[in-house]
Amino acid sequence: MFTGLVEQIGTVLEYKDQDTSASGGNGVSMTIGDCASILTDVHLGDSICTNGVCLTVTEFNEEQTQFKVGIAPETLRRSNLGDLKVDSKVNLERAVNSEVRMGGHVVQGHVDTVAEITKRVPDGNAITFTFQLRDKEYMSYIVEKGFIAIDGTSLTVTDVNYDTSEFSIMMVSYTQAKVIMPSKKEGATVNIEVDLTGKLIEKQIEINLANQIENENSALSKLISSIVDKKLSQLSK
Ligand SMILES: Cc1cc2nc3c(=O)[nH]c(=O)nc-3n(C[C@H](O)[C@H](O)[C@H](O)CO)c2cc1C
Ligand SMILES: Nc1c(NC[C@H](O)[C@H](O)[C@H](O)CO)[nH]c(=O)[nH]c1=O
Repeated sequence: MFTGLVEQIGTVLEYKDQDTSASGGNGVSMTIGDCASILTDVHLGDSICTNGVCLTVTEFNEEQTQFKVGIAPETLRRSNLGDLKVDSKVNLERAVNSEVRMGGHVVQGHVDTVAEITKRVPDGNAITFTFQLRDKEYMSYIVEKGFIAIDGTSLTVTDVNYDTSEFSIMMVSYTQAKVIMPSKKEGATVNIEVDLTGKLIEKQIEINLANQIENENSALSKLISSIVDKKLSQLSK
């Protein structure tokens, strides 16, 4: 679990499409450097949120300045990690420990989909970014003033347009200096994780409604019966 407060911007040192070493797992792997500050207490198997994607450390060097991760096919389908190249910058955050303040929101590191930057407009010392989702169905979990993780950065949604599947955020100057988004232009893509709360509520309502319809003594079944009875008695008059 993460907070969406990016700790460090790292640099991709190596990107291999087929890494046959033990730490590469015979698949895609990536080595990230410029991140000694977050590797002081690193262990193999640790989770590091990289541009919003929870990844597992499979190797790190003795000096603890760089780490390697494997990238699974599902991750490549869901996120834009496949577009990274040597020298690409990435947002990094270690998993939370018991001493972390929850300054952002609960970020799982499970990217849902990608979005394209459709507008980037300066607003005083802030920048307003507007995005369009690739998979429109995730719009139902995006609400004004709600949380969203974009490339792993916890941000507040400032505007939503359900007709065009677009939403906006405002980035203050402090954040601009700490994350990679200001370096991205219109047309570039970002990784999106919608807030888990909306998904959980939707699923609970779905399960509850299905259970109530199955049970003829439930409040919902009784309500439907009483409406149908009323209509039938009106029609029979
Ligand atoms: C604890 C944890 C560790 C993960 N480690 C990896 C990993 O090393 N490589 C990977 O491709 N996906 C990994 N994933 C899945 C990855 O975050 C997910 O496929 C993307 O976020 C897309 O939803 C991990 C997920 C969790 C929860
Ligand atoms: N919620 C917003 C933030 N939050 C802070 C950033 O998440 C943080 O500065 C960054 O992750 C670096 O640690 N910042 C904004 O600019 N706008 C928001 O709505």
